[in-house]
Amino acid sequence: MSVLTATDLVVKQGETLALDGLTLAVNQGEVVALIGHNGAGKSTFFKTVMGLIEPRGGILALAGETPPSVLYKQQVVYIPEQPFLLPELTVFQHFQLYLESYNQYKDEKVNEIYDLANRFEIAGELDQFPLELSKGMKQKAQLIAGLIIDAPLLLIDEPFVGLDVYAQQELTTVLKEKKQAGQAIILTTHQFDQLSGIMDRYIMLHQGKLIKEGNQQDLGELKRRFD
Ligand SMILES: Nc1ncnc2c1ncn2[C@@H]1O[C@H](COP(=O)(O)OP(=O)(O)OP(=O)(O)O)[C@@H](O)[C@H]1O
Repeated sequence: MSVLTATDLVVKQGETLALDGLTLAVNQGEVVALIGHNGAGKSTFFKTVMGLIEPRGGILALAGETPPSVLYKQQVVYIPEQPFLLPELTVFQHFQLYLESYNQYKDEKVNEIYDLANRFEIAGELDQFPLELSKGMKQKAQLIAGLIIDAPLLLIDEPFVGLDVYAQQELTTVLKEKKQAGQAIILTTHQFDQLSGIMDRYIMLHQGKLIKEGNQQDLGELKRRFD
């Protein structure tokens, strides 16, 4: 079943046609890697799906909702590459804030926070403020803030960059669990090794257009092109 459908999306960034008639659909439980060179339109696509940029044309639908409704925004969670943390909130308070903004703050979620914090080895930092954290710890905090949200679609920008090898492996395992639970995941990455076994499909963008799609078997070719 399709979670996200984008039909003929046209998006301008300044004078640039950043998405040029992009059509794609992502199914429940599907993991899609969005790839392409710098400036291809990946971030623009994420921002448009998040409802942060209004398309000039085309149609977006997410789990039956269309933007800009509040219900639409609750169908998608975004984990940016650069952590966006508020200096006045502790790590734990960030998780609370995320959950509250999706109306999902309840007791079992607190257990999930502790579980993920243990798995990503930041359980000891839950009461610390962003300024007290290393770069990797900030990234883990941002990751967990997104991973604790139950939404039909998860968008992640370069999830593996900056994480230690252990955390990269743990993230692959968590994404596998999310996929099995039916969440659709779109991620940008150049670290294709980490996607082995979980990626269903890749979509290659160039100048805002979809120019190529492929599956797990094409990973070898992709690695040669990007490594
Ligand atoms: N705020 C902006 N103002 C004007 N043009 C922009 C803006 N943001 C992006 N663009 C342009 O839109 C196009 C798509 O950019 P986008 O950031 O979506 O690419 P990307 O694939 O995410 O690139 P990268 O891999 O470098 O992050 C590029 O030509 C870029 O120069």
